[in-house]
Order: sequence, then structure tokens, then C-alpha cells
Amino acid sequence: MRYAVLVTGPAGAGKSTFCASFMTHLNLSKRTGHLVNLDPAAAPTSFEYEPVIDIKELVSLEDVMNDPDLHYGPNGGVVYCFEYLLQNMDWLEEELGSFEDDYLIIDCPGQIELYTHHPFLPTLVKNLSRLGIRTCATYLIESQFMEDKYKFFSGVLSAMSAMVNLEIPWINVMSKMDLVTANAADPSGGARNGLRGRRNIARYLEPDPMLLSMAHGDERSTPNPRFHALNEAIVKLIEEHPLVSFLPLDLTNPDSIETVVSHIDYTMQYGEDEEPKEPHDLDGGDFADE
Ligand SMILES: Nc1nc2c(ncn2[C@@H]2O[C@H](COP(=O)(O)OP(=O)(O)OP(=O)(O)O)[C@@H](O)[C@H]2O)c(=O)[nH]1
Ligand SMILES: [Mg+2]
Repeated sequence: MRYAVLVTGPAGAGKSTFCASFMTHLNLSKRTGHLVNLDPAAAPTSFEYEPVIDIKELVSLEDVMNDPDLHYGPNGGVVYCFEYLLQNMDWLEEELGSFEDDYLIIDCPGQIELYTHHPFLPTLVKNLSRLGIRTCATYLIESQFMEDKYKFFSGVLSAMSAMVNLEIPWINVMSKMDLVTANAADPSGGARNGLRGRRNIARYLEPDPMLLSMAHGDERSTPNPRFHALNEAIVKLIEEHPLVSFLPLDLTNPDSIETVVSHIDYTMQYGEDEEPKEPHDLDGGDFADE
């Protein structure tokens, strides 16, 4: 059985950094992981681990943008590259041919429209499953989103929108939690503030729709009734479909990546199909006759 983890999320969420930490964690646990780069815009220097498969060998953003017949800018260019990849699945299939029994960590581009507007991920996942690869997705949002309730809820909605398009196990991750801890440790805040900070964080990890109702009126002084109605509708949607919760990821704490990886293992039922180990002393034992 082969396994693949799609690492998705908006631009700069920390996807490539997470992929590298994931690789390090697997190596330290004596497991084998391979990095697959599906970001046609990735800079060659951005990888701590050399990708075993790299979309840029098929098509790179640079080539697309320099093509005088195509006239694409960076965003349209990435979309074009992904379309090209899906039209050339035999290339990916061939590249994937040589990996058995391993984890493939697939670093995806940060263009949000790839996840919300286009059927790219579902098509990719269908192809992976046709090749017998069990796949799950992670969706990263960075902790700074928690500082702006509107940004946060737009992040929740885009995660939901990406999720409902994909019929595979899905894990949302709140990345860069080290930046939040740094704020909570602010000496001027004192212990009570720290506690309130942690409670507040919990309300973001299991999104509490009331945060959005409360946001209304505090930062924006003149309440716009239509805006209010929209907020109410979003609150209701999140209450009725509590699909989204986040696992915190703090890369400065080794336990944190371990927790995220165990969730990924569990959700993909990693290792369940492995051959059961032979017990040592079954034959010649007494209980055979009893
Ligand atoms: N403090 C902190 N910074 C991080 C963490 N993860 C990533 N960063 C920083 O955030 C920036 C973006 O990280 P990347 O891993 O390149 O993010 P990405 O999602 O791959 O970005 P794109 O591929 O451009 O969409 C870099 O400057 C990283 O150093 C983290 O856990 N904590
Ligand atoms: Mg990246």
C-alpha cells in the first residue's frame, strides 16, 4: 500500500516548511518519506529535501510566463501548469511507478483558487486512487489569521469549500503556532492574560461562530445591516456544519509535529494492511494441545 499526503493551503501558510519537518520526522522515526513538488513556482533553493518528483521537470511557471503565445501572469500561469499536469497524468504515473510502501508528501501551490474554483484536486486524487495510492489532505492556515476575525472566518470558509470538493480524509492545521506563544508570553500580559489567551485560542481551533457575531460592532463602528445578515448566515452555516477544526502546529516543539503526523497516520489507517508479525514461539507451544 502506498500513501500520499497532500499539503495544501493559501500562499505563505507554511506548506513547504511543514513538508520539510514532516520529512525530518519520518526520517527520525526510521520511516521513509519522499517529497513530491507540485508547485510549478517553487524556487529551487526553497527545498531542504530534494523532491523525488518535481512538476517543474514537466512544466515550470517560468517557461509558461516566458511563452510568447500564452501571455500568462503568475497566477494564471500556475493554473495553466496544473491543467497541463492533469493532461499529462501518464508522466506523474511513470514518476510514481518506482515508489512502494512509502509516504509521499506532496507540496502543493498556494493559489487558493486551485482548491476552491477548479476541479484540480479532485481529479488528482482520483488519479492517485486509481494508482492504488491512499491519499489524505492537510489544509494549513497560519496562526496570524486568528488576529483578524474576518480573515479567520474567510480562512474557515475556504477550508470548508476545498474540503467539500474532496472525498478523502482531511486535516486542518493551524501553522506557525510559535508566533502565538510568543505573544501569549508577553510579560506585560501576566498569568491571567495567558490563560485567557489559551481559552481564546481554543475558540479558534474549534471555530466558535460567536466570535464572528462578537466581531460585529467592535472594530467596525457603523453596523451595516446587510453585512450583519451575512455574518449571521455564516455563523449559522458553521454551527450547522461543524466540519472544520484545526490541529495546532508549533514547529519549535517536536511533540507538535508528532501529534499532527499521528493524526495523518490514523486518518489514512497507515500500517493496517501490513502483514501481521509472526509470534515467536507459537509452534511447539503447550496450548496447541489444550
Ligand atoms: N515563525 C514561523 N514561521 C514559519 C513557520 N513555517 C513557515 N514559516 C515562514 O513562513 C514563510 C512561508 O513559509 P513556506 O513554508 O514557504 O510557506 P508556503 O505555504 O510553502 O508558501 P507558498 O509555497 O509560497 O504558498 C517563510 O518565511 C517561513 O520561514 C513556522 O512554523 N513558524
Ligand atoms: Mg511552498
